[in-house]
Amino acid sequence: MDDVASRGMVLLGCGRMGSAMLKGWLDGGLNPRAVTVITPNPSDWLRETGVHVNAPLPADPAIVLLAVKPQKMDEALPQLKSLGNGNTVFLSVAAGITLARYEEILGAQTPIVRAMPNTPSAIGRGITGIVGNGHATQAHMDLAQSLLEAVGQVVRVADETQLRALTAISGCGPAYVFHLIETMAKAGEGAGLAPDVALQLARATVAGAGALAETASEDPAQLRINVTSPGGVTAEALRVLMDEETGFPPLLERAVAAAIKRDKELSA
Ligand SMILES: NC(=O)C1=CN([C@@H]2O[C@H](COP(=O)(O)OP(=O)(O)OC[C@H]3O[C@@H](n4cnc5c(N)ncnc54)[C@H](OP(=O)(O)O)[C@@H]3O)[C@@H](O)[C@H]2O)C=CC1
Ligand SMILES: O=C(O)[C@@H]1CCC=N1
Repeated sequence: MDDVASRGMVLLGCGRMGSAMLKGWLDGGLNPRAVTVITPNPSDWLRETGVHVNAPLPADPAIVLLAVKPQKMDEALPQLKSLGNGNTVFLSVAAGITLARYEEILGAQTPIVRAMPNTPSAIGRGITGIVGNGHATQAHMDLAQSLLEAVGQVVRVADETQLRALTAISGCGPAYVFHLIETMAKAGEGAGLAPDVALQLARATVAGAGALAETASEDPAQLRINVTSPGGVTAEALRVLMDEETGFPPLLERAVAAAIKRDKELSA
């Protein structure tokens, strides 16, 4: 992090993901004057942080975070080409865009790390997968990891195929869980609960079960069994949800396959 403080950091794009990560770093003590953000419509929050916004680039920043939408990368990235082929590590959170594509735009000698975070990063509870290209040294990977650890856990994956699978699980995963909350609340309403009570129950249940799954010594399967009294109520619900033809297992498999298919399309 001393390197980032002295050489600087650049953020390309500062929407949901970029600002969640920047907030984590600033909260962790990063000097805002070490940060230059390039983004077309800076938010009030961003302007008030004290970072340089749409200012000239530092000559040799330690790191550049790429946090624009994948569809915008071809248009936005070439302006940073002068920082390629050097000792600036490019850390991208964009889904789908491959290390090879970054090398094409920035130069084949550029150190590049692809990362896939998720939105709980905004509260320091994210999980991010990373993979580097051939020019990302151990020191570059360590720098990327320590920056990402400011917003949650980090796992290193072996290659980009693994990152694609990770994207479909933990990158997109918060959306699956939020939809579970929505649908539980809806089902509660359907069963006669007031909408606000149904939502309160669904939200607290998912949050509480998540915290229990994270801290308990038992695995999730055992935690499920702990809820399921023999011959009781949960068993009947699980008979529906765990059905091998129509329950969660085939449904989630289809959802993950659809996410992977789209990730492949974005990298084509
Ligand atoms: N949201 C998520 O859960 C996750 C997202 N990601 C990845 O993070 C990346 C960003 O996603 P997210 O933060 O959700 O998207 P957002 O749209 O919130 O953020 C993208 C930002 O990039 C800005 N931008 C657009 N064009 C340019 C440009 N030419 N130069 C600089 N900045 C530009 C946008 O500005 P404006 O809005 O004004 O156009 C916006 O502020 C994506 O690549 C996505 O794949 C990864 C993991 C999880
Ligand atoms: O939906 C997307 O494409 C991004 C990647 C993972 C989460 N959001």
